[in-house]
Amino acid sequence: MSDLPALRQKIDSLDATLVNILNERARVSLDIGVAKRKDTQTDEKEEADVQVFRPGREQEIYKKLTRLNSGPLNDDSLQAIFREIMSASIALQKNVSIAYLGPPGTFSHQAAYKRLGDSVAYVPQKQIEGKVRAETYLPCIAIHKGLGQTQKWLSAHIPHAKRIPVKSTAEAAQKAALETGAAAVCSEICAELYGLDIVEANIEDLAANTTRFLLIGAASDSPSKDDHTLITFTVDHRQPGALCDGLKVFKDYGLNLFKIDSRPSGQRPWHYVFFVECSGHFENEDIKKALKDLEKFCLDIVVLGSFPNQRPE
Ligand SMILES: C=C(O[C@@H]1C=C(C(=O)O)C=C[C@H]1O)C(=O)O
Repeated sequence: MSDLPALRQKIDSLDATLVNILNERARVSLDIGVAKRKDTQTDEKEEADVQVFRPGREQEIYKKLTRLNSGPLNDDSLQAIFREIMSASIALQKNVSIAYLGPPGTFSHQAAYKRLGDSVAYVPQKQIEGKVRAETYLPCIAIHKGLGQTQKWLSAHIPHAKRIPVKSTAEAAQKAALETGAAAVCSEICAELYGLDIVEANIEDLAANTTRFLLIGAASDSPSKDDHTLITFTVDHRQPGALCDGLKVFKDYGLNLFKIDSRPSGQRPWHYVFFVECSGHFENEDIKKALKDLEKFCLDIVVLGSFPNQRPE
């Protein structure tokens, strides 16, 4: 007779221990939820401002897990398990819902799910204003990014395919599933979700292509050792060198710039808002001082928020 029954008994007893420990952890997490409310809530701030999801803390936990892990579980498996433990813990602290560009299966849905796990609610939105534009072709359907990033393959293999405008790769998959002879440029998850066969995989022009998604909430996480901050500002365009003067402030305070972008301000034609992503947290002294200096050159400044740096080293 094999050892199977005895081994199963061992697993059952370990599971019972795990359930107890997980609930002990959950109780501490509930206390943390109470502490966060105490720290956040003032007269002006309300329940909506209580930020339970703390990416900086989670990053610390993932790092600690990797240090503690001596196997046989691999780091990815352990992280996936803890993703769900922390997801459950967030849901205990507060009802969290994440809005994403629908339909289900879009990359923004996948990105949010990867960060926040199964225990929070995901709410598809028909449109994310100003952020999504699309153009696609039949029998190939895809969002413009999907098409733009697979142009070489599409031109080489289906140059005559008509392209039909849609807002997301998930919508492309949804439509392709309803249309005989149609195909979509989409993720494997969408193929599964909408019952499509994968005709060709890895058709992107650049394998290293990545898209960054931002999780936007009412409050920022507290400072970690390695944060980035997003700031928008407008300068007086009639003043030669105003942008240059503004950007020099970041240099003066040793704040590295990772991205600078401009968008029409919407106030008047040819007037732009600059978006800057710099190192540091807005609660840090150097950023506070930099912002004070920046005021000299700007018509207005908005700090959008700070977040722990997630870029791979
Ligand atoms: C428990 C906390 O809240 C959330 C849940 C976490 C967890 O379960 O470990 C970690 C960070 C937060 O996203 C916390 O802030 O410590």
